[in-house]
Parts: sequence; C-alpha cells; structure tokens
Amino acid sequence: MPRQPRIALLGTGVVGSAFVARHQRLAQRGVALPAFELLANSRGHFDAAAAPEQALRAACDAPRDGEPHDIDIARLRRGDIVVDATASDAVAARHADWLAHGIHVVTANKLGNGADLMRAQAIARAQREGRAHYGDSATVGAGLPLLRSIRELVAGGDAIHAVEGVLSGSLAWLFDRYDGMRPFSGFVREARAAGYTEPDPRIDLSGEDVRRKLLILARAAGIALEAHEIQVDSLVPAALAAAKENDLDAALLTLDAPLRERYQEAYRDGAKLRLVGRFGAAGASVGLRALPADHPLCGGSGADNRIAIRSDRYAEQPLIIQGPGAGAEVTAAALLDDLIRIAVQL
Ligand SMILES: NC(=O)C1=CN([C@@H]2O[C@H](COP(=O)(O)OP(=O)(O)OC[C@H]3O[C@@H](n4cnc5c(N)ncnc54)[C@H](O)[C@@H]3O)[C@@H](O)[C@H]2O)C=CC1
Ligand SMILES: N[C@@H](CC=O)C(=O)O
Repeated sequence: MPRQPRIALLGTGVVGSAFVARHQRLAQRGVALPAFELLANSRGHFDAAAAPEQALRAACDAPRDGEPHDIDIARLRRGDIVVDATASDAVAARHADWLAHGIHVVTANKLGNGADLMRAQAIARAQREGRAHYGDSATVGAGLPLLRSIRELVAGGDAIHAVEGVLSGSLAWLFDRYDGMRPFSGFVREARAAGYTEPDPRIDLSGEDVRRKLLILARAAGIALEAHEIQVDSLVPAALAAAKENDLDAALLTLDAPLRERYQEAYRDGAKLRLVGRFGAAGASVGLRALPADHPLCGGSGADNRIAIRSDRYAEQPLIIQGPGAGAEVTAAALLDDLIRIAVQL
C-alpha cells in the first residue's frame, strides 16, 4: 500500500501561520490533504503530527536562542512534501537536494528559482532525477496565474516576447496610499504590519524582490536570465541600506524626503508613481516610473499586481493579469493549491 505523504513546514511567520490556519480550515471542510509531520522555524523543530495548531503556537512562542537551526528532515521520506515559507537562502539552497531524493517542494521563498541561474537549473534537473514536483506558484504575484500562464503559453508553442508590470504588492500598496503629505516611512511600517513586505522591507524597496520575480518569470519562459542582466534602480538611500536590523525602523525616515520630491514632481505632471519591472528584447529593468494616470499599469488598487504578457499570440494586445499580489491569505492559498495539485498526482 502506498504511504501517505506528510508535510514539513519550514517557516512559521506571516505566511507559514496562514498556511497552517488554511490547512486546518480546508481539512475541516473535508478537503483531502496530506497531514503535518513537523514544523520548523529559526528557533527549532516541533512535532506537528498530532496537533498542528498547538505545534504552531509552540513554534511561535519558542525562545530565540540566536543560533540558526539546521533542518532535521532525516525523518522525511520519498513522497513527503517540504513547504518553504521562509525567506532563507540556506533553505532555498537545499531545494534541489530534497527534490533529488524524491521529496516534493512547495515554496513561497523566491530564492530557489529567483537567485543564481545554476541553482534554478539544479532545481529543474533534480525534479527530473527525483521524479519530484516543485510548486512555485506563490513566488510571483502571490499565486496569481502568472507563472502558470507563461508555462502554458510556452507549452503551446508560443515564444514569450516581453513581460512588463507592477510585480510588487507592497510597493503597489505604498504608491496607492502615499499622498505626498504624510511621511512615506509611516506607510512602509503599515505595509510591513499588514504582511505585504518581505521580512526585511529593504528587499522590496531596493527592487530586489521584483528582480527575483523577473528571474523566475523569465526562466519559466525559457530565457536564461541572470540577476546582473537586470538593471535595478533602488529606492533605498545609502544610510538605510547600511542600517543594522535594530536601527532599521529609525532609518526608514531617510526615505521621506526623496520620495516626497519624486511624488511632487509626478503630481505636477498629473502622473502616478509605479514600480515597474520588465524584460524583453530591449533588456530587463526594475525602477520607479511616473506614468500618466490613465496608463494601463496604473489600474488596480491596494496591493494589486498588474502585468502585461506579450507572446506570439498576444503580440499586439497583451494578456493582462491583475489581482492581489501580496498578503498572507492569498500566499497561503497558493501554497495549498500547489500542495493539493501534487497530492492528487501521487
Ligand atoms: N508576505 C507575502 O505577501 C508574500 C511572501 N512570500 C514569501 O514568503 C516567505 C515568508 O515570508 P513571511 O512569512 O512574510 O516571513 P516571516 O519573517 O514572517 O517568516 C519567516 C519564517 O521563516 C523562519 N526561518 C528563517 N530561517 C529559517 C530556517 N533556516 N529554517 C526554518 N525556518 C526558518 C523564521 O523563523 C520565520 O518563522 C518569504 O520568502 C516571502 O518572500 C511570497 C509571496 C507573498
Ligand atoms: N514582498 C512581496 C510579497 C510577495 O511576493 C511583495 O511586496 O510583492
């Protein structure tokens, strides 16, 4: 009799906690789901087989001992599913190894396919070698059908010509709210508290998060894009970039003057600020642009992403995908979608 797959959840923060809550809600509604085996965070490992919500509480309440914990997945076996809800490069570096051992990986962490090209290629190879699945829907647009659409277009014989759009949920939310009067730093704190930013919001503000998403999308389109080929214009002033974690909150104030100036300049021209990422024949870039208010990329509100995909069949009129691109609930739902897709194939 085939063994039932089990879940090892890494990361019990904003996304990991929402994942446990949604898993429990779906299970109560009778959705067939693999059960938890363990939860882990940077404080330790917690047995979750009997009572996942209790294990989550224990994980969140565990004291910080300052020591990074290695992931004990010795108890996992072929067919189990690791869910990566961390932002850890060390965890992403292990995706290929797990896949090669037949352990499926479902990830919100973009540092698998969105970091070095060699790592992304190793992940692709390991999926074939280990006959294991890699669920990465949550890594771009928090599960919007972006990666899926690109992969389906490519599978249908289309070449992807260009992708352009608002790919940062937190920056979309910030520029939707920012009025040029109240300090920008206050809105960044709010976006962080709402769970839209990365654990370190400088990853969003520097354009690095969008760079990672462009790499993931380009590679899904069959383009071997490297991080250094994307021109990224950061919004982070040098003092904020250099701030230690404890000083981060105060250092956010250095954003206020330059962003007010950018806002006022755009306002005078009747334009709106949007952080736009793109790749295509003209190259790849991430940067803040002042767009006419009726520009298609100004559509949407809140944390909405809005992306135009041009391919052979959508050469003149692009395929537009819009919807919430950040937030714990949509991201956890995307992780569970991938998990369910994998579970039904086993
Ligand atoms: N917040 C959002 O809207 C979205 C987030 N994501 C991604 O989800 C991931 C998680 O984000 P958040 O939950 O906001 O972060 P968070 O900071 O709230 O939680 C991160 C968790 O990872 C744990 N962790 C760190 N290193 C670890 C290790 N080596 N082993 C096990 N656990 C470790 C931490 O202890 C913490 O529990 C990030 O990669 C982010 O890019 C993706 C799409 C949307
Ligand atoms: N921090 C990210 C969250 C989703 O990937 C964003 O702002 O889009």
